[in-house]
Amino acid sequence: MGRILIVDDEASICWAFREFLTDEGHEVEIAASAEEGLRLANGGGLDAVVLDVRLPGMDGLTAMTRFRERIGATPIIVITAFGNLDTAVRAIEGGAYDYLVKPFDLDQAGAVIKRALEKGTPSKIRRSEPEPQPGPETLIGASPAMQDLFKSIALVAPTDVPVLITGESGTGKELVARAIHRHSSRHAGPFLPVCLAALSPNLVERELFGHVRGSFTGAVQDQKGLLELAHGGTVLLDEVGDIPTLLQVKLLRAIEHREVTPVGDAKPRATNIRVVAATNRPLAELMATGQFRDDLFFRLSVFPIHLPPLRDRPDDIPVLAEHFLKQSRLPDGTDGHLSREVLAELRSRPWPGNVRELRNAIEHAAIVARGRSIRVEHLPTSHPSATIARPPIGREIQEQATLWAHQEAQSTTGDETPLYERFLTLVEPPLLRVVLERCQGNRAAAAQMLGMHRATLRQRLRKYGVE
Ligand SMILES: Nc1ncnc2c1ncn2[C@@H]1O[C@H](COP(=O)(O)OP(=O)(O)OP(=O)(O)O)[C@@H](O)[C@H]1O
Repeated sequence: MGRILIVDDEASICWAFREFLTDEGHEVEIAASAEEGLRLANGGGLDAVVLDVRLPGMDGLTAMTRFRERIGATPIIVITAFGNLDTAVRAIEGGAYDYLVKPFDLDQAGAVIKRALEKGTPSKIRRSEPEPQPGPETLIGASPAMQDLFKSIALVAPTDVPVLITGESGTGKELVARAIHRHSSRHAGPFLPVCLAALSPNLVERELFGHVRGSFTGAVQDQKGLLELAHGGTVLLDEVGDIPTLLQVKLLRAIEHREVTPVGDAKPRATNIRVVAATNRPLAELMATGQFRDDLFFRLSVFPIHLPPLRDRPDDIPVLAEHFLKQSRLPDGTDGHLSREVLAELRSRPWPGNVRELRNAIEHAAIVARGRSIRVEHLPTSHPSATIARPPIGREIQEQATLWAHQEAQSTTGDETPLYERFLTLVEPPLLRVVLERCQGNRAAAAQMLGMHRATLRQRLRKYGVE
C-alpha cells in the first residue's frame, strides 16, 4: 500500500481517485495545482504522483522536473486531456512512468498505479525541446488509436529496437518511421528510406549493401550501400515483404551483427543502424507461403505498430482535414476551418487511399475554392468503397490455402479423410456451382469449360450434392 499524491484541478477526478484508491488501501493526498503539489511533495514520503498536464499556473510537464528534484525516482503518472506526440514524448522523456489519456476508467488508472508502485520509474531522463508548429512531418490524430500510437512512438523511439509498422497504403507508415527517428538519440544521424518494391531484385543487394569496384560490369568504383550510409541513423525498409528471399539472411546478419558485406567484398564492415520496416502486406501470410523467413520476421517485429485504415478511425478525419487545409497555403478570406457539411461529407467517405487520399482531396478543394470557403462541391468525386485496395484474389487464395495446409498438417483431430480429398471438398463445390450457373445448368458445356470429362463432372456433383 502506498501514499499517492493526485495533482488535478478537476475536483470530480480528485474525488473519484480518492474514493477508489482509499478503497484499495492507499493513502491519498490531493492538490489542485502544481505549486500546491510541490509543496506537499516537500514533506517527502510519497510513493507515486498522478499529475495532470493542464493545470492553472504551472503546467504538469513543466512541473515534472521540479517534482523530480523533490521525489527522486518516485513514479509519476501523467494525465492528459488530449494527446499529441509532443505531449507523449515529453511525458515519457521527463521520466513519467506512464500516462493516461482522458477519459479513462478508474480500473485502468488503478492498474497503472499498481504497476508503478511495484516497479518504480525507469531511470533514463532526458529533456526534449517542445515540437515546433505543426508542419508536413507532424503526425496528427485525435482517435484512441492515434493516442495509442503516440504513446508507442514515445516509448520505442529512445530504444534501439527494430520496429515493424504495418498498415494499408497511405495510413502514415513512413511518417511514423520519421517520428521514431526524430525522437531517438539518433536524430542527428541520417534517416534513409528505401522502397524495396521499387527496386529490381538484383539491384536490392547493391542498394542495401553496396559494392566494390570490379564486382560487376560497370562497377568502376566502390559504392557504399544504404545500410552503411545510414551509420549512426535509421533505415526505413519500406515494403519489406518484397525483399528477395536470398537476401533475407544477409539482412538478418546485418541487423544482428551490425555489419554489412558489400557485393564483391569478402570482409564485413561495421555499421551502427536502427532498422524500421514497413509493409502493407501481412508478413505472417508471406511466411506461411515461404516468401518471408520466420527468423527475419521475429527480428524485425520486436516492436510492432499497426496503423488502422482511416475509415476505422473517423475521429481523425476533421483534425487531419483542417491540418492539410492549413498546410496548403491557405488563401486570405478563410479561417482555416471546414464547414459542418464538408466535415460530414468527409466523414462519410470510405477513403480507400487513406490519409494520402484525404490530403489530396483537401488540396484539390482548396485550389478549386480559389480563396473562398471550401464547399462540398469543391471536393473531388468520391470513389466507391469497392475500390478499397485488396490483394489480387489469386494470391489471397494461395495464402489462405497455405495457412489451411499448415494447420491441417499439424492437426491431431484424427480425421481419416485424406488431406487432398479434404482440400478438394473445400474448393471444388464453389467452382462447380459457379461454372454450372454460368452455363445455365448445361452439364456438357460446364464440363467443357472445366476441362473435365462429363462422367467425372456428374460423379463430383453427386458427391457434393450440387444441383
Ligand atoms: N497521422 C497523420 N498526420 C498527418 N499526415 C499524415 C498522417 N498520416 C499520413 N499522413 C500523410 O499522408 C501521406 C501518406 O503518408 P505515408 O507516406 O507516411 O503513408 P504510407 O503508409 O507510408 O504509404 P505507402 O504504404 O503507400 O508508402 C503523407 O503525405 C503523410 O504526410
